[in-house]
Amino acid sequence: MLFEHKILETVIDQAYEWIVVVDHKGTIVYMNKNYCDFLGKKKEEVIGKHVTEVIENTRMHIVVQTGQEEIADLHYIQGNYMIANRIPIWMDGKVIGAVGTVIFRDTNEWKRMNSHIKSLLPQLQTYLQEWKEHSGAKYTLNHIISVSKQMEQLKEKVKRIADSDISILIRGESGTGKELFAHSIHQLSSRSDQPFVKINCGVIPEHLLESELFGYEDGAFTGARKGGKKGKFQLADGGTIFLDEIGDMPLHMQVKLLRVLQEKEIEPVGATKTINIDVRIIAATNRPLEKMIEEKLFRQDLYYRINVVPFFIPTLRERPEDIEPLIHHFLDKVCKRSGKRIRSITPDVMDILRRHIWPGNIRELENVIEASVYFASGETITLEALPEYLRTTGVYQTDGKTLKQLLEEAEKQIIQQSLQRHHFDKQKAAKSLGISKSAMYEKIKKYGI
Ligand SMILES: Nc1ncnc2c1ncn2[C@@H]1O[C@H](COP(=O)(O)OP(=O)(O)OP(=O)(O)O)[C@@H](O)[C@H]1O
Repeated sequence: MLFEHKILETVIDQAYEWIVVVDHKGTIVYMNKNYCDFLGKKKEEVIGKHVTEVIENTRMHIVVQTGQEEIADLHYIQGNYMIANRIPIWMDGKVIGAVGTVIFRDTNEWKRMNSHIKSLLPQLQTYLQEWKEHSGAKYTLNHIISVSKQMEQLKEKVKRIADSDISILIRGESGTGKELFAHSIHQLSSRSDQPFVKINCGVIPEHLLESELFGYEDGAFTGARKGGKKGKFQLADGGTIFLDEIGDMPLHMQVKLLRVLQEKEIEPVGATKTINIDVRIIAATNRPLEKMIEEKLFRQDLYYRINVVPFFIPTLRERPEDIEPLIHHFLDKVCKRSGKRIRSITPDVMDILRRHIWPGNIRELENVIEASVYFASGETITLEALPEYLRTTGVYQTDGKTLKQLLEEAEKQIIQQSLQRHHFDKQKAAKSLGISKSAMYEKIKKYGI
Protein backbone atom coordinates (compact mmCIF):
# COMPACT_ATOMS: atom_id res chain seq x y z
CA MET A 1 0.00 0.00 0.00
CA LEU A 2 2.80 2.35 0.99
CA PHE A 3 4.62 1.40 -2.21
CA GLU A 4 1.55 2.18 -4.34
CA HIS A 5 1.13 5.47 -2.53
CA LYS A 6 4.75 6.36 -3.24
CA ILE A 7 4.34 5.55 -6.97
CA LEU A 8 1.21 7.64 -7.17
CA GLU A 9 2.88 10.57 -5.46
CA THR A 10 5.90 10.41 -7.79
CA VAL A 11 3.63 10.27 -10.85
CA ILE A 12 1.60 13.24 -9.70
CA ASP A 13 4.66 15.19 -8.65
CA GLN A 14 6.21 14.78 -12.08
CA ALA A 15 2.95 15.27 -13.96
CA TYR A 16 2.92 17.57 -16.95
CA GLU A 17 0.31 19.75 -15.23
CA TRP A 18 0.70 21.68 -12.05
CA ILE A 19 -1.71 20.25 -9.52
CA VAL A 20 -3.26 21.68 -6.38
CA VAL A 21 -5.89 20.13 -4.11
CA VAL A 22 -7.91 22.12 -1.58
CA ASP A 23 -10.41 21.08 1.07
CA HIS A 24 -13.97 22.42 1.41
CA LYS A 25 -12.67 25.64 3.03
CA GLY A 26 -10.13 26.37 0.30
CA THR A 27 -7.15 25.26 2.42
CA ILE A 28 -4.38 23.63 0.41
CA VAL A 29 -4.02 19.92 1.23
CA TYR A 30 -1.73 19.05 -1.64
CA MET A 31 0.39 20.79 -4.25
CA ASN A 32 2.69 18.93 -6.61
CA LYS A 33 6.39 19.64 -6.80
CA ASN A 34 6.31 21.35 -10.18
CA TYR A 35 3.70 23.81 -9.05
CA CYS A 36 5.66 24.54 -5.85
CA ASP A 37 8.82 25.04 -7.92
CA PHE A 38 7.08 27.48 -10.24
CA LEU A 39 5.77 29.50 -7.30
CA GLY A 40 9.18 29.33 -5.65
CA LYS A 41 7.73 27.75 -2.50
CA LYS A 42 8.31 24.60 -0.50
CA LYS A 43 5.56 22.01 -0.09
CA GLU A 44 5.64 22.36 3.72
CA GLU A 45 5.16 26.12 3.34
CA VAL A 46 2.01 25.91 1.26
CA ILE A 47 0.14 22.98 2.79
CA GLY A 48 -2.34 24.22 5.38
CA LYS A 49 -2.47 27.74 3.93
CA HIS A 50 -5.58 29.20 2.34
CA VAL A 51 -5.20 28.95 -1.41
CA THR A 52 -5.66 32.73 -1.89
CA GLU A 53 -2.51 33.33 0.16
CA VAL A 54 -0.45 31.15 -2.16
CA ILE A 55 -1.86 31.43 -5.69
CA GLU A 56 -2.51 34.77 -7.29
CA ASN A 57 -5.97 35.22 -8.89
CA THR A 58 -7.01 31.72 -7.84
CA ARG A 59 -10.65 30.63 -7.93
CA MET A 60 -10.27 27.27 -6.16
CA HIS A 61 -11.98 28.57 -3.00
CA ILE A 62 -14.91 29.72 -5.16
CA VAL A 63 -15.23 26.36 -6.91
CA VAL A 64 -15.59 24.59 -3.54
CA GLN A 65 -18.42 26.99 -2.74
CA THR A 66 -20.26 26.84 -6.04
CA GLY A 67 -19.57 23.18 -6.87
CA GLN A 68 -19.27 24.26 -10.51
CA GLU A 69 -16.31 22.98 -12.48
CA GLU A 70 -14.33 25.49 -14.52
CA ILE A 71 -12.55 24.13 -17.55
CA ALA A 72 -9.87 25.83 -19.67
CA ASP A 73 -10.15 29.15 -17.86
CA LEU A 74 -7.44 31.74 -18.55
CA HIS A 75 -5.48 32.25 -15.35
CA TYR A 76 -3.03 35.13 -14.97
CA ILE A 77 -0.08 34.19 -12.76
CA GLN A 78 3.19 36.05 -12.38
CA GLY A 79 2.70 38.06 -15.54
CA ASN A 80 1.67 35.12 -17.72
CA TYR A 81 -1.56 33.62 -18.91
CA MET A 82 -2.01 29.94 -17.96
CA ILE A 83 -4.86 27.59 -18.70
CA ALA A 84 -6.55 26.28 -15.59
CA ASN A 85 -9.07 23.53 -14.90
CA ARG A 86 -10.84 23.47 -11.53
CA ILE A 87 -12.90 20.44 -10.63
CA PRO A 88 -14.91 20.03 -7.41
CA ILE A 89 -14.60 16.76 -5.48
CA TRP A 90 -17.98 15.44 -4.38
CA MET A 91 -18.69 12.92 -1.63
CA ASP A 92 -22.13 11.93 -0.34
CA GLY A 93 -23.76 14.81 -2.19
CA LYS A 94 -21.39 17.40 -0.71
CA VAL A 95 -18.33 19.18 -2.08
CA ILE A 96 -15.41 18.14 0.09
CA GLY A 97 -12.72 19.89 -1.90
CA ALA A 98 -11.42 20.62 -5.39
CA VAL A 99 -8.56 19.69 -7.69
CA GLY A 100 -6.95 22.35 -9.81
CA THR A 101 -4.64 21.73 -12.72
CA VAL A 102 -2.71 24.32 -14.62
CA ILE A 103 -1.35 23.53 -18.03
CA PHE A 104 2.00 24.61 -19.40
CA ARG A 105 4.36 23.26 -16.86
CA ASP A 106 7.28 23.84 -19.20
CA THR A 107 7.85 27.50 -18.59
CA ASN A 108 10.16 27.90 -21.58
CA GLU A 109 7.53 26.49 -23.86
CA TRP A 110 4.93 28.65 -22.19
CA LYS A 111 7.12 31.72 -22.38
CA ARG A 112 7.54 31.17 -26.10
CA MET A 113 3.79 30.87 -26.62
CA ASN A 114 3.06 33.69 -24.24
CA SER A 115 5.40 36.09 -25.98
CA HIS A 116 4.00 34.96 -29.31
CA ILE A 117 0.49 35.83 -28.13
CA LYS A 118 1.71 39.07 -26.59
CA SER A 119 3.36 40.07 -29.87
CA LEU A 120 0.24 39.21 -31.85
CA LEU A 121 -2.10 41.20 -29.62
CA PRO A 122 -0.64 44.66 -30.37
CA GLN A 123 -0.66 43.82 -34.10
CA LEU A 124 -4.29 42.90 -33.84
CA GLN A 125 -4.94 46.10 -31.88
CA THR A 126 -3.23 48.11 -34.63
CA TYR A 127 -5.42 46.53 -37.31
CA LEU A 128 -8.52 47.07 -35.21
CA GLN A 129 -7.54 50.67 -34.59
CA GLU A 130 -6.93 51.27 -38.28
CA TRP A 131 -10.21 49.64 -39.15
CA LYS A 132 -12.03 51.76 -36.59
CA GLU A 133 -10.34 54.94 -37.76
CA HIS A 134 -11.15 54.12 -41.32
CA SER A 135 -14.76 53.48 -40.50
CA GLY A 136 -15.02 56.88 -38.80
CA ALA A 137 -16.41 57.36 -35.32
CA LYS A 138 -15.55 54.75 -32.73
CA TYR A 139 -18.22 55.38 -30.13
CA THR A 140 -21.98 55.47 -29.98
CA LEU A 141 -24.38 56.61 -27.28
CA ASN A 142 -24.24 53.08 -25.84
CA HIS A 143 -20.61 53.67 -24.90
CA ILE A 144 -21.62 56.59 -22.71
CA ILE A 145 -22.31 55.01 -19.35
CA SER A 146 -24.64 57.01 -17.15
CA VAL A 147 -27.76 56.87 -15.01
CA SER A 148 -28.01 60.54 -14.03
CA LYS A 149 -30.87 62.66 -15.26
CA GLN A 150 -28.56 65.33 -16.70
CA MET A 151 -26.76 62.79 -18.88
CA GLU A 152 -29.96 61.11 -19.99
CA GLN A 153 -31.26 64.54 -21.07
CA LEU A 154 -28.07 65.16 -23.03
CA LYS A 155 -28.42 61.80 -24.78
CA GLU A 156 -31.99 62.73 -25.71
CA LYS A 157 -30.73 66.05 -27.06
CA VAL A 158 -28.15 64.19 -29.17
CA LYS A 159 -30.88 62.03 -30.68
CA ARG A 160 -32.90 65.11 -31.58
CA ILE A 161 -30.12 67.12 -33.20
CA ALA A 162 -27.77 64.47 -34.59
CA ASP A 163 -29.45 64.08 -37.93
CA SER A 164 -29.09 67.67 -39.04
CA ASP A 165 -26.19 69.78 -40.23
CA ILE A 166 -26.32 72.10 -37.24
CA SER A 167 -22.92 73.01 -35.81
CA ILE A 168 -22.49 71.89 -32.25
CA LEU A 169 -20.18 73.26 -29.59
CA ILE A 170 -19.57 70.78 -26.80
CA ARG A 171 -18.46 72.35 -23.54
CA GLY A 172 -17.24 70.62 -20.42
CA GLU A 173 -14.23 70.15 -18.19
CA SER A 174 -11.41 67.94 -19.33
CA GLY A 175 -12.27 64.24 -19.18
CA THR A 176 -16.06 64.63 -19.05
CA GLY A 177 -16.63 62.75 -22.32
CA LYS A 178 -16.78 65.51 -24.95
CA GLU A 179 -15.12 63.33 -27.54
CA LEU A 180 -17.49 60.43 -26.85
CA PHE A 181 -20.43 62.72 -27.54
CA ALA A 182 -18.86 64.03 -30.75
CA HIS A 183 -18.47 60.45 -32.03
CA SER A 184 -22.03 59.58 -31.02
CA ILE A 185 -23.49 62.60 -32.82
CA HIS A 186 -21.73 61.60 -36.01
CA GLN A 187 -22.82 57.96 -35.62
CA LEU A 188 -26.46 58.98 -35.36
CA SER A 189 -26.33 61.36 -38.30
CA SER A 190 -27.00 60.59 -41.95
CA ARG A 191 -23.27 61.19 -42.49
CA SER A 192 -22.35 58.11 -40.41
CA ASP A 193 -21.03 56.15 -43.40
CA GLN A 194 -18.80 59.09 -44.31
CA PRO A 195 -15.56 60.03 -42.51
CA PHE A 196 -15.34 61.38 -38.97
CA VAL A 197 -12.09 63.32 -38.73
CA LYS A 198 -10.70 64.73 -35.52
CA ILE A 199 -8.13 67.45 -35.13
CA ASN A 200 -6.84 68.66 -31.81
CA CYS A 201 -6.30 72.39 -32.33
CA GLY A 202 -4.46 72.62 -28.99
CA VAL A 203 -1.57 70.30 -29.76
CA ILE A 204 -0.68 71.14 -33.38
CA PRO A 205 2.09 73.76 -33.56
CA GLU A 206 0.72 77.07 -34.77
CA HIS A 207 2.76 77.14 -37.98
CA LEU A 208 1.47 73.68 -39.01
CA LEU A 209 -2.18 74.18 -38.15
CA GLU A 210 -3.17 75.80 -41.42
CA SER A 211 -1.68 73.05 -43.58
CA GLU A 212 -3.09 70.37 -41.26
CA LEU A 213 -6.57 71.84 -41.60
CA PHE A 214 -6.59 72.87 -45.24
CA GLY A 215 -3.74 70.88 -46.81
CA TYR A 216 -1.05 72.14 -49.15
CA GLU A 217 -0.09 72.03 -52.81
CA ASP A 218 3.03 70.48 -54.28
CA GLY A 219 6.06 72.63 -53.41
CA ALA A 220 4.07 74.96 -51.15
CA PHE A 221 6.99 75.27 -48.74
CA THR A 222 10.40 73.73 -48.14
CA GLY A 223 10.03 70.25 -46.70
CA ALA A 224 6.51 69.88 -48.11
CA ARG A 225 5.58 66.39 -49.29
CA LYS A 226 5.83 65.85 -53.04
CA GLY A 227 2.40 65.95 -54.63
CA GLY A 228 0.99 68.00 -51.75
CA LYS A 229 -1.17 66.77 -48.89
CA LYS A 230 -4.88 66.79 -48.16
CA GLY A 231 -5.98 68.70 -45.10
CA LYS A 232 -8.41 67.45 -42.47
CA PHE A 233 -11.30 69.39 -44.04
CA GLN A 234 -10.82 67.61 -47.34
CA LEU A 235 -10.45 64.25 -45.60
CA ALA A 236 -13.73 64.90 -43.79
CA ASP A 237 -15.58 65.92 -46.96
CA GLY A 238 -19.11 64.53 -46.85
CA GLY A 239 -18.73 63.68 -43.17
CA THR A 240 -17.98 65.42 -39.88
CA ILE A 241 -14.94 67.32 -38.65
CA PHE A 242 -14.36 67.39 -34.90
CA LEU A 243 -12.38 70.48 -33.87
CA ASP A 244 -11.19 69.55 -30.39
CA GLU A 245 -9.82 72.25 -28.05
CA ILE A 246 -11.06 74.97 -30.38
CA GLY A 247 -10.47 77.53 -27.63
CA ASP A 248 -6.73 76.98 -28.14
CA MET A 249 -6.84 77.97 -31.80
CA PRO A 250 -4.72 81.06 -32.57
CA LEU A 251 -6.66 84.18 -33.60
CA HIS A 252 -5.38 84.34 -37.17
CA MET A 253 -6.54 80.73 -37.71
CA GLN A 254 -9.93 81.57 -36.26
CA VAL A 255 -10.35 84.13 -39.05
CA LYS A 256 -9.51 81.52 -41.68
CA LEU A 257 -11.76 78.95 -40.10
CA LEU A 258 -14.69 81.33 -40.04
CA ARG A 259 -14.24 82.05 -43.71
CA VAL A 260 -14.24 78.32 -44.52
CA LEU A 261 -17.40 77.80 -42.51
CA GLN A 262 -19.15 80.66 -44.27
CA GLU A 263 -17.97 80.06 -47.81
CA LYS A 264 -17.91 76.25 -47.56
CA GLU A 265 -14.66 76.18 -49.48
CA ILE A 266 -11.03 75.82 -48.58
CA GLU A 267 -7.82 77.07 -50.04
CA PRO A 268 -4.87 74.71 -49.50
CA VAL A 269 -1.57 76.43 -48.68
CA GLY A 270 0.13 77.42 -51.94
CA ALA A 271 -2.99 76.77 -54.04
CA THR A 272 -4.41 79.19 -56.56
CA LYS A 273 -7.89 77.68 -56.62
CA THR A 274 -10.39 76.96 -53.87
CA ILE A 275 -12.03 73.57 -53.28
CA ASN A 276 -15.66 73.14 -52.30
CA ILE A 277 -16.24 71.11 -49.17
CA ASP A 278 -19.27 69.82 -47.37
CA VAL A 279 -18.58 69.07 -43.71
CA ARG A 280 -20.52 69.20 -40.50
CA ILE A 281 -18.72 70.93 -37.65
CA ILE A 282 -18.57 69.66 -34.10
CA ALA A 283 -16.25 71.65 -31.87
CA ALA A 284 -15.30 71.15 -28.24
CA THR A 285 -13.55 73.12 -25.57
CA ASN A 286 -13.08 73.37 -21.84
CA ARG A 287 -12.04 77.02 -22.05
CA PRO A 288 -14.25 79.92 -20.96
CA LEU A 289 -14.95 81.22 -24.48
CA GLU A 290 -17.21 84.08 -23.32
CA LYS A 291 -14.43 85.43 -21.12
CA MET A 292 -11.91 84.89 -23.91
CA ILE A 293 -14.14 86.96 -26.23
CA GLU A 294 -14.04 89.82 -23.71
CA GLU A 295 -10.26 89.49 -23.56
CA LYS A 296 -10.15 89.44 -27.38
CA LEU A 297 -8.66 85.95 -27.43
CA PHE A 298 -11.59 84.37 -29.22
CA ARG A 299 -13.56 85.85 -32.09
CA GLN A 300 -17.18 86.58 -31.36
CA ASP A 301 -18.29 85.94 -34.95
CA LEU A 302 -16.72 82.48 -34.91
CA TYR A 303 -18.33 81.82 -31.54
CA TYR A 304 -21.79 82.57 -32.96
CA ARG A 305 -21.08 80.45 -36.01
CA ILE A 306 -20.10 77.30 -34.09
CA ASN A 307 -22.27 77.73 -31.02
CA VAL A 308 -25.58 77.07 -32.78
CA VAL A 309 -26.45 74.34 -30.31
CA PRO A 310 -24.63 74.69 -27.00
CA PHE A 311 -24.03 71.49 -25.25
CA PHE A 312 -22.75 71.39 -21.65
CA ILE A 313 -21.50 68.13 -20.20
CA PRO A 314 -21.69 68.21 -16.41
CA THR A 315 -18.62 67.37 -14.34
CA LEU A 316 -18.58 64.03 -12.58
CA ARG A 317 -18.97 65.70 -9.17
CA GLU A 318 -22.25 67.20 -10.37
CA ARG A 319 -23.63 63.73 -11.09
CA PRO A 320 -22.28 61.45 -8.34
CA GLU A 321 -24.86 58.76 -9.15
CA ASP A 322 -22.85 58.01 -12.32
CA ILE A 323 -19.72 57.10 -10.33
CA GLU A 324 -20.75 53.56 -9.40
CA PRO A 325 -21.91 52.40 -12.84
CA LEU A 326 -18.75 53.90 -14.32
CA ILE A 327 -16.60 52.03 -11.79
CA HIS A 328 -18.21 48.72 -12.77
CA HIS A 329 -17.86 49.56 -16.45
CA PHE A 330 -14.14 50.33 -16.16
CA LEU A 331 -13.51 47.29 -13.92
CA ASP A 332 -15.03 45.11 -16.56
CA LYS A 333 -13.04 46.77 -19.32
CA VAL A 334 -9.67 46.59 -17.52
CA CYS A 335 -10.23 43.00 -16.37
CA LYS A 336 -11.02 41.87 -19.91
CA ARG A 337 -7.93 43.60 -21.22
CA SER A 338 -5.55 42.42 -18.51
CA GLY A 339 -6.93 38.93 -17.88
CA LYS A 340 -7.19 39.76 -14.16
CA ARG A 341 -10.32 38.88 -12.27
CA ILE A 342 -11.75 41.35 -9.80
CA ARG A 343 -14.93 40.32 -8.04
CA SER A 344 -15.50 43.09 -5.54
CA ILE A 345 -14.48 46.40 -4.04
CA THR A 346 -14.38 46.83 -0.27
CA PRO A 347 -16.97 49.27 1.15
CA ASP A 348 -14.31 51.73 2.39
CA VAL A 349 -12.80 51.96 -1.11
CA MET A 350 -16.25 52.46 -2.63
CA ASP A 351 -16.89 55.19 -0.09
CA ILE A 352 -13.68 57.03 -1.02
CA LEU A 353 -14.46 56.75 -4.73
CA ARG A 354 -17.96 58.08 -4.18
CA ARG A 355 -16.76 61.02 -2.08
CA HIS A 356 -13.77 62.06 -4.20
CA ILE A 357 -14.40 65.23 -6.19
CA TRP A 358 -12.80 63.93 -9.42
CA PRO A 359 -11.09 67.07 -10.80
CA GLY A 360 -9.96 64.97 -13.81
CA ASN A 361 -13.53 63.67 -14.20
CA ILE A 362 -14.12 60.35 -15.93
CA ARG A 363 -10.62 60.11 -17.32
CA GLU A 364 -9.26 60.31 -13.78
CA LEU A 365 -11.76 57.68 -12.58
CA GLU A 366 -10.74 55.38 -15.42
CA ASN A 367 -7.04 55.80 -14.56
CA VAL A 368 -7.71 55.12 -10.88
CA ILE A 369 -9.64 51.93 -11.63
CA GLU A 370 -6.97 50.74 -14.03
CA ALA A 371 -4.20 51.31 -11.47
CA SER A 372 -6.25 49.64 -8.71
CA VAL A 373 -6.85 46.53 -10.79
CA TYR A 374 -3.14 46.16 -11.40
CA PHE A 375 -2.27 46.78 -7.76
CA ALA A 376 -4.98 44.51 -6.34
CA SER A 377 -3.33 41.42 -4.92
CA GLY A 378 -6.43 39.22 -4.93
CA GLU A 379 -9.88 39.45 -6.42
CA THR A 380 -10.91 42.39 -4.29
CA ILE A 381 -9.89 46.01 -4.59
CA THR A 382 -8.84 47.03 -1.12
CA LEU A 383 -7.54 50.33 0.21
CA GLU A 384 -3.91 49.37 -0.50
CA ALA A 385 -4.65 49.10 -4.23
CA LEU A 386 -5.83 52.73 -4.45
CA PRO A 387 -3.43 55.47 -5.55
CA GLU A 388 -1.95 57.17 -2.51
CA TYR A 389 -3.54 60.57 -3.10
CA LEU A 390 -6.98 59.01 -2.74
CA ARG A 391 -6.13 57.02 0.36
CA THR A 392 -5.08 60.15 2.21
CA THR A 393 -8.17 62.18 1.35
CA GLY A 394 -9.87 63.17 4.58
CA VAL A 395 -13.35 64.25 5.58
CA TYR A 396 -14.10 67.83 4.54
CA GLN A 397 -14.77 70.45 7.17
CA THR A 398 -17.27 72.80 5.58
CA ASP A 399 -16.87 75.62 8.18
CA GLY A 400 -19.57 77.71 6.56
CA LYS A 401 -17.77 77.77 3.21
CA THR A 402 -19.67 77.49 -0.04
CA LEU A 403 -19.38 74.38 -2.19
CA LYS A 404 -17.45 76.39 -4.78
CA GLN A 405 -14.88 77.47 -2.18
CA LEU A 406 -14.51 73.92 -0.89
CA LEU A 407 -14.07 72.50 -4.36
CA GLU A 408 -11.49 75.12 -5.20
CA GLU A 409 -9.56 74.41 -2.00
CA ALA A 410 -9.55 70.71 -2.73
CA GLU A 411 -8.56 71.30 -6.35
CA LYS A 412 -5.65 73.51 -5.30
CA GLN A 413 -4.47 70.87 -2.84
CA ILE A 414 -4.65 68.11 -5.44
CA ILE A 415 -2.76 70.17 -8.02
CA GLN A 416 -0.07 70.99 -5.45
CA GLN A 417 0.28 67.35 -4.38
CA SER A 418 0.43 66.16 -7.95
CA LEU A 419 3.10 68.71 -8.87
CA GLN A 420 5.18 67.69 -5.86
CA ARG A 421 4.79 64.02 -6.72
CA HIS A 422 6.07 64.71 -10.23
CA HIS A 423 8.92 67.00 -9.17
CA PHE A 424 7.09 69.99 -10.66
CA ASP A 425 6.98 68.47 -14.13
CA LYS A 426 3.70 70.13 -15.18
CA GLN A 427 3.13 67.85 -18.14
CA LYS A 428 3.47 64.67 -16.08
CA ALA A 429 1.32 66.11 -13.29
CA ALA A 430 -1.37 67.09 -15.80
CA LYS A 431 -1.30 63.64 -17.38
CA SER A 432 -1.61 61.87 -14.04
CA LEU A 433 -4.71 63.92 -13.23
CA GLY A 434 -6.16 63.38 -16.67
CA ILE A 435 -6.21 67.07 -17.59
CA SER A 436 -4.62 68.89 -20.49
CA LYS A 437 -1.38 70.81 -20.13
CA SER A 438 -3.18 74.08 -20.81
CA ALA A 439 -5.74 73.28 -18.09
CA MET A 440 -2.84 72.66 -15.69
CA TYR A 441 -1.27 76.03 -16.53
CA GLU A 442 -4.62 77.73 -16.02
CA LYS A 443 -5.06 76.18 -12.61
CA ILE A 444 -1.50 76.99 -11.52
CA LYS A 445 -2.17 80.59 -12.48
CA LYS A 446 -5.60 80.64 -10.85
CA TYR A 447 -4.33 79.33 -7.51
CA GLY A 448 -1.02 81.17 -7.61
CA ILE A 449 0.91 77.92 -7.10
N1 LIG B 1 -19.95 58.44 -19.73
C1 LIG B 1 -18.84 57.75 -20.03
N2 LIG B 1 -18.91 56.41 -20.09
C2 LIG B 1 -17.80 55.69 -20.35
N3 LIG B 1 -16.59 56.22 -20.58
C3 LIG B 1 -16.48 57.55 -20.55
C4 LIG B 1 -17.60 58.39 -20.29
N4 LIG B 1 -17.20 59.68 -20.34
C5 LIG B 1 -15.89 59.65 -20.60
N5 LIG B 1 -15.45 58.39 -20.74
C6 LIG B 1 -14.05 57.97 -20.98
O1 LIG B 1 -13.23 58.92 -20.31
C7 LIG B 1 -12.10 59.29 -21.11
C8 LIG B 1 -12.17 60.78 -21.40
O2 LIG B 1 -13.26 61.06 -22.28
P1 LIG B 1 -13.14 62.10 -23.48
O3 LIG B 1 -11.80 61.98 -24.16
O4 LIG B 1 -14.35 61.96 -24.34
O5 LIG B 1 -13.19 63.44 -22.63
P2 LIG B 1 -12.99 64.93 -23.12
O6 LIG B 1 -14.01 65.72 -22.39
O7 LIG B 1 -12.99 64.97 -24.61
O8 LIG B 1 -11.57 65.27 -22.53
P3 LIG B 1 -10.48 66.42 -23.03
O9 LIG B 1 -11.16 67.74 -22.91
O10 LIG B 1 -9.36 66.27 -22.05
O11 LIG B 1 -10.11 66.06 -24.44
C9 LIG B 1 -12.17 58.43 -22.35
O12 LIG B 1 -11.37 57.27 -22.15
C10 LIG B 1 -13.64 58.05 -22.46
O13 LIG B 1 -13.79 56.84 -23.12
